[in-house]
Amino acid sequence: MPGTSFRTRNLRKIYGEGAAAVHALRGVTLEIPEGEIVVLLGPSGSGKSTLLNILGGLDRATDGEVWFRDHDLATMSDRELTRYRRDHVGFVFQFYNLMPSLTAHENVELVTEISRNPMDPAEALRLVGLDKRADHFPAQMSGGEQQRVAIARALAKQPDVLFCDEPTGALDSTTGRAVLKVLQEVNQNLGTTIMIVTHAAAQAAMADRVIHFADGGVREVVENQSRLSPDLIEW
Ligand SMILES: Nc1ncnc2c1ncn2[C@@H]1O[C@H](COP(=O)(O)OP(=O)(O)OP(=O)(O)O)[C@@H](O)[C@H]1O
Repeated sequence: MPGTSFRTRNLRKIYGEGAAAVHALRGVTLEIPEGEIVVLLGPSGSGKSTLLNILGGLDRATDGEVWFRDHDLATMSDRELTRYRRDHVGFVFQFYNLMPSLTAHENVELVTEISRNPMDPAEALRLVGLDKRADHFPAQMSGGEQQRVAIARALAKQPDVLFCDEPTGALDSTTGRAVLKVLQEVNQNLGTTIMIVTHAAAQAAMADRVIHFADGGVREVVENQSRLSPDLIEW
């Protein structure tokens, strides 16, 4: 039996105060097993990114419990939260945020220099199929290739969990499929737990677990009996 990666109980997040307060999470209770691909779907503003940011230690909840394995994220000091982020999680965002003046290899290396147990940057680029592009600069690469460099950068510190917030949001569907394929291979070959926020509902077919969000809460969790290869997904 796989262990539990994340557990939340009655998680709440309120941005701002008084009349201007925004209730982004209204009591989220969830369990995410280790090693799964989890897709989060839901309307704009329903709280998906807020949840991802709290699980990833980028933000704190207002109230409720949030655990990564046996680490209580809610009571961690800022220093401990920084260490948690550094040692356990990787992020991939819609826009790749690569350093334009550095090559693909150097962009990945930047992270490995500050990691506890890094992968060789060349190996990380090989995993995303870009070993031949290591010396190219971001401007010399397509959007999909740049996103794969961003995935290599996130992977290079060997995270237990990869958080992907709209990883295909800026890509056409063919290129997006190649990016999702890389994520699926990472999950299969390295056992990394992967959480993907997306607006493309069809992408749910590649997941083990699909979390439907609405109005700051979980409306439904669906466990897929089988996962589809991203090659077969249309959006
Ligand atoms: N830093 C912030 N300050 C104030 N309000 C915020 C902040 N971040 C998010 N919100 C609000 O919290 C709610 C949830 O936002 P969140 O970004 O989590 O939703 P989402 O489901 O990820 O949306 P999208 O699909 O558009 O990215 C929204 O009403 C949003 O406006």
